[in-house]
Amino acid sequence: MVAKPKLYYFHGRGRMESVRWLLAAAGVEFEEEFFETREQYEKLQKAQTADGRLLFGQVPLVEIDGMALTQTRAILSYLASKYDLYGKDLKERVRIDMYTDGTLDLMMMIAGAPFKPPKEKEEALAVVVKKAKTRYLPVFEKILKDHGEDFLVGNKFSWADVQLLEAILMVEELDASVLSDFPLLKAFKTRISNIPTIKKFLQPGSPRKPPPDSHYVEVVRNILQF
Ligand SMILES: N[C@@H](CCC(=O)N[C@@H](CS)C(=O)NCC(=O)O)C(=O)O
Repeated sequence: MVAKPKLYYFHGRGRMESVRWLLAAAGVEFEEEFFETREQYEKLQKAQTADGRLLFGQVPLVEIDGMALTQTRAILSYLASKYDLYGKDLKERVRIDMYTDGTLDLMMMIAGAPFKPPKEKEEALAVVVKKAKTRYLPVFEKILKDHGEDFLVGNKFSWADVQLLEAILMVEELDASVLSDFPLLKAFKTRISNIPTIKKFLQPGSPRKPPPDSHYVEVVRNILQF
């Protein structure tokens, strides 16, 4: 039996959440080990860094196919290739890269905000919502309008679709009306949410993680010591 991929990270979204989304979209079950204490994290660091597997000493770490993968984008592009969610040729692939780099930038702005002091956090989140409305969502609305297809690239479900839905839902947690001026993205959201693997991931009890709360922020701060 092939071993399930194993994910090592904190018990929250952070940089690992897109990996969870992509595996779930591909219909792949995975295991997770969560760091709750500095000791646990140091133990993994020592074990993995000693044999050179924890490149740069950072997480996310994903064990899959006999490899220890780090660097979020590298992990995601490996999974997208492996599970045929990465376009049919180089030109589709580079479009998927551009779209997913954009949505990852947007999501990282949201993920970083809870670690700021309260006033700065509110300001940062207001900036994110504004950027989502003026920079990111109009681009994706136009892409869907211009080609008139159901999916972002090549008229086929890809990593770009998975990550755009993840980003849309994250921004909606900050402003529920964010899609009001984007009718094609609204339809896109419904369509992608109804793909069976995604639908399952959106159900309660799935490995999808909730927005960060103060406990999560404290655990991460304590482990990473900042
Ligand atoms: N470019 C890396 C950045 C990874 C990163 O900064 N990970 C953080 C946790 S989210 C970490 O391990 N920090 C500890 C450190 O840098 O020593 C990626 O995208 O995976």
